[in-house]
Amino acid sequence: MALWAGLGQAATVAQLVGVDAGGLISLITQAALTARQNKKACEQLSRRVHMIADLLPHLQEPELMRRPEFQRPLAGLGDTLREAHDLVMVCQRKSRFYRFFMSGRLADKFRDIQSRLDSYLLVVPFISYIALTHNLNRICDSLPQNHAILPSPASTSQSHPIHVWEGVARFTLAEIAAASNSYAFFTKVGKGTSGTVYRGRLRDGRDVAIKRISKTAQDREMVLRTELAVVPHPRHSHFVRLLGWCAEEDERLLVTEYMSNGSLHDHLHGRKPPSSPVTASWKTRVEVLLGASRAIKHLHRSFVPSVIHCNIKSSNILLNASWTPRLSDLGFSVRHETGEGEHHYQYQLQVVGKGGYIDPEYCRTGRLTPATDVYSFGVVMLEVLTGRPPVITTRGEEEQGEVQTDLVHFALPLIEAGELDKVLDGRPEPRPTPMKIEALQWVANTAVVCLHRQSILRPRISEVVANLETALRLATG
Ligand SMILES: Nc1ncnc2c1ncn2[C@@H]1O[C@H](COP(=O)(O)OP(=O)(O)OP(=O)(O)O)[C@@H](O)[C@H]1O
Repeated sequence: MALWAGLGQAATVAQLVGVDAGGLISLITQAALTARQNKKACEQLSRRVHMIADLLPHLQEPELMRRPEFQRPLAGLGDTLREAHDLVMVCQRKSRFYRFFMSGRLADKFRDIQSRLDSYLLVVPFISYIALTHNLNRICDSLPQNHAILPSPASTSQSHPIHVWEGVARFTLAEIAAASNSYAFFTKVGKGTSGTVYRGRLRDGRDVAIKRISKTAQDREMVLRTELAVVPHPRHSHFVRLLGWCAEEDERLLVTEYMSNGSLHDHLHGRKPPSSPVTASWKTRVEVLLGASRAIKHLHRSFVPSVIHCNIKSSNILLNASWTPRLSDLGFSVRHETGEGEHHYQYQLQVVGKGGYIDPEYCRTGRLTPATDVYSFGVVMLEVLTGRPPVITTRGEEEQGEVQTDLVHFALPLIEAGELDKVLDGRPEPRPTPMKIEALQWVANTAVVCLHRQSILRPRISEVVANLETALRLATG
């Protein structure tokens, strides 16, 4: 029985609970099977004990489990398990005396132990969630800035032919060099994990962004191939259009339309002037969210199998000259394998996304679903509402140095407590009208459900789009 074996090895669980939980749970289950009295109550008890057994292996972080705040809620679990065991053992007896004198007392005892087990059932996932968050923060802290660990398709072989879509041109290295002044420093517009982006001009006069995929980037072939494989419908207005590519010598380059107004990230947290409509207007902010959510919906709903973007963040929501938002960076996206015959690509998954945006359930289970994008988009919604980055850095007490807090942990409890006003960004309008407040409340409520830690309880992206449409109507009114 793998479960019991796993628990047997869990020294930290045994230390925590003060008994050999695995052994005791096993005994309770066996005794419940052979109980002669109160058979039904014994089975119920055994079911609860089983559920606890399923949860305990999640509490195996020795460093965390030594802390009193983790130990306190579990105090007494060992005793409760022992009592549960004694109780089912009593039910092995079958005497008339026992039936006559004990049945009332036993019923009370069953109720008492079951309610105690229920309280542990509530508390164990909560502790495991805190432990997970702690671990995630540690992982994110240890990643280099702007680092994303990426999924890699099984077919990254260079011999695999690249399918080229109509309207996506193959450029020569000479054409790219001419367009970007040979990657002159003054044409550089940004840098990400996978490469550097330059501004260029094609011979026909079109302004373009040229992404030079770094020679040291992990999976550089994959980034190129995925961008070329997942081409959204050219008429879909909420994607940065891919215009071409180049794979010559040891260079791998992507050419996209140039977005002259930078990224949502720039306007919320960075270099853009406060007069930008994204910084200054709630309506524009909601429009940007709506446009981005429609792009995600296109990936989730219009492709078969659907596409998961895997890198939703405010720096991948770009703005063109007329402030229309466009989603970029499809190089890390994956096909959602939903069933037999539906997968066109087989991916070996590693952690995707970036600190502060990563779906905790994905981190824990490794399962990628469209809800992974929904979670990251929930973080973007919080950024838009609060004007704060996904990881907030503050100066702590003297000896503490800098302290980092996840935006989700900072903003979510206040929003859930009905105190949205305490977290709203003060830059757009110091005193929003009641209609605007209502609009922002729609956005905030939508963010809350998108950030549910269980992916199954998050909305689909189409529901997010519908809510943002309502929010925009209110913000416009
Ligand atoms: N088409 C474009 N037009 C204008 N600027 C762009 C364009 N594409 C990217 N940029 C700028 O270049 C920066 C780097 O983009 P890139 O996609 O390489 O990395 P990123 O999305 O910021 O991070 P990562 O690749 O690590 O997820 C962006 O933040 C953006 O400011």
